[in-house]
Amino acid sequence: MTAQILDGKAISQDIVQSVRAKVDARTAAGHRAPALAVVLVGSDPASQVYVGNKKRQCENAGITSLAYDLPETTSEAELVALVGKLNADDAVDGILVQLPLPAHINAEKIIELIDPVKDVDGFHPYNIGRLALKMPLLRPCTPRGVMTLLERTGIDLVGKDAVIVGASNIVGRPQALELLLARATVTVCHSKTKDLAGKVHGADVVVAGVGIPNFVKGEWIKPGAIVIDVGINRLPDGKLCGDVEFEVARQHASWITPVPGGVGLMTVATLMQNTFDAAVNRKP
Ligand SMILES: Nc1nc2c(c(=O)[nH]1)N[C@@H](CN(C=O)c1ccc(C(=O)N[C@@H](CCC(=O)O)C(=O)O)cc1)CN2
Repeated sequence: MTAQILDGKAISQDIVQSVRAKVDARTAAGHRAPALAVVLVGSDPASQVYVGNKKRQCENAGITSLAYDLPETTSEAELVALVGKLNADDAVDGILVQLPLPAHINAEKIIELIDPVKDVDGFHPYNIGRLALKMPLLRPCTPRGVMTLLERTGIDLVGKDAVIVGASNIVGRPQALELLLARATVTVCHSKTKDLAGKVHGADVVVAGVGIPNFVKGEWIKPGAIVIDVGINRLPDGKLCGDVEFEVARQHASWITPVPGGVGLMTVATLMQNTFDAAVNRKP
């Protein structure tokens, strides 16, 4: 079996186009365009690429992006003040603080200060809590984007065994909540998990998000499984690779995401959906 490719590029373009249509209809009805504040502290090269992609997709979606490019030396107090200002600004619908932040800034503290109705990353404890309670408001972008990809396979997730490799706050934990909401049976694996290979081999759906190149071996994949690779690892030669051994895994899986061109692009497209949703929630 050779897997079908879950094409994040094509699917993310569809999503951004559908957001664009909704934005156009909303502006035709007299609303202003949704506005997203994009906060980047420092000059981490990967973050600069991701933020650049977010600003570009805002343009495609008809969303106004407001750039706050701050120096590495920005103090925590200065960032706290900026978030407070953006919370209070009625012309801002969504606030995105790109992670990671420099080490001298407490990221959890900053996330908790964002008004939950403007938290388009869905990272605030209020939004994670709502997701856990089956009443989501703004859902974390990567896990929501993964659910969109899974929907595109047409495979019903109810009762499926899903294994998530990695338990981060951005990916693994909210992904478990999303899959649970879809009524899959969810196992979250982490650094202390025993028999990882066996657990992955039992899975109908595998979501890998550990940030280690080729960590999930292709031979572990059960024939016919769906494989979603959230990892984006930059190799010494500058090329990107995922957390899954792609070439071997694709011989076993029914569907698989590539890296690049998979989940990363969906994260950005989903941010557009969340920003539109935040604007509508704030001003129906
Ligand atoms: N505030 C946030 N910070 C971070 C998030 C997040 O959701 N919110 N997630 C990750 C990074 N991320 C989003 O910002 C992200 C990752 C990947 C891409 C992307 O466009 N990937 C492309 C390849 C891009 C490249 O050439 O490097 C792809 O996979 O094809 C966009 C956003 C951590 N921080």
